[in-house]
Amino acid sequence: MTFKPGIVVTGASGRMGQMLIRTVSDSDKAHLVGAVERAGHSWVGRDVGEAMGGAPLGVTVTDQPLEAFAQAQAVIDFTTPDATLEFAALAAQARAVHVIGTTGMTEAQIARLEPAARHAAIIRAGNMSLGVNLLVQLTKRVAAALDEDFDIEVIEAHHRHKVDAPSGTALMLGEAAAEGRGVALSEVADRGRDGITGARERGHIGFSAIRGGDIVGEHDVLFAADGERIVLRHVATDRAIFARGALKAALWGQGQGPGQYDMVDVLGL
Ligand SMILES: NC(=O)C1=CN([C@@H]2O[C@H](COP(=O)(O)OP(=O)(O)OC[C@H]3O[C@@H](n4cnc5c(N)ncnc54)[C@H](O)[C@@H]3O)[C@@H](O)[C@H]2O)C=CC1
Ligand SMILES: O=C(O)C1=N[C@H](C(=O)O)C[C@H](O)C1
Repeated sequence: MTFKPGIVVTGASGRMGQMLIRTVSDSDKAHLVGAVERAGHSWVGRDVGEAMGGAPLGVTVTDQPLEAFAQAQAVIDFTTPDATLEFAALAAQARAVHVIGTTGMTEAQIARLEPAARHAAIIRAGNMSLGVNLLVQLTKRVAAALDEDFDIEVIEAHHRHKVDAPSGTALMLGEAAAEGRGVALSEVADRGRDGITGARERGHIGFSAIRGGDIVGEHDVLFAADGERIVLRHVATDRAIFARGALKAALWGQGQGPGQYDMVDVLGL
């Protein structure tokens, strides 16, 4: 019989949490062993399937992450930066693979994952979909092929509830463009233009964010020169693409030693 890793989903009631619960419980390659929510949340103590408005799944939502992680081979975590830092330490203690989809982490917060990654595999990406990770590779190639006559702008659109900007995906695309050009993104990023900004600086990479309605996630990388434009675009219409990628990462992580990985490693791109 093939071994099926046990998976805990954190942020179980969230937009991604619910999608992940469905994806893991429908999978024949893994099984759901835990669902974590923050203390005081109305779902704590309830069966997660029933809380989602469906049939019981035999998993009670808990606010005790370490107890849940101790039963699991992987934790899939799409929550907040503070919660993710707490979960990284606990997943490392439980020697469980930690798949992190949470965005909006600062450089200082990302650096704080390092001690946990000495004990368990951490797989982190601002976007877990195959399409976006392919777009990242294409962006790097196009940026490397074009000179600074082409202005690079990353434009993203998301639903009205999103709390961080630029999106994690936009930052991945910006990093890829900067890498293709052989520059550090921190040196050339233009984030949040407003007022008399002055003319666009040659070689800079701009970011713009749109927020509204129920947009799942749309990303354009624009290369604009005099007389022509190239646009690389990804449009997400269903959060299932992120959940499928996260589950793939949790399964792939079973064969890995401690360390930090991303979806390029998982997908072999
Ligand atoms: N990497 C990727 O492919 C994707 C990443 N995301 C990111 O995932 C994150 C979550 O997105 P959504 O699901 O839309 O947000 P959401 O707000 O719907 O869900 C977050 C959930 O985390 C829970 N939570 C917060 N603190 C917690 C704690 N200490 N313990 C347990 N649960 C806690 C909240 O109660 C909530 O249910 C965001 O950072 C978003 O940008 C979203 C989609 C795809
Ligand atoms: O918050 C979201 O919804 C999404 N967040 C990720 C991001 O910040 O790029 C991925 C996806 O675009 C949806």
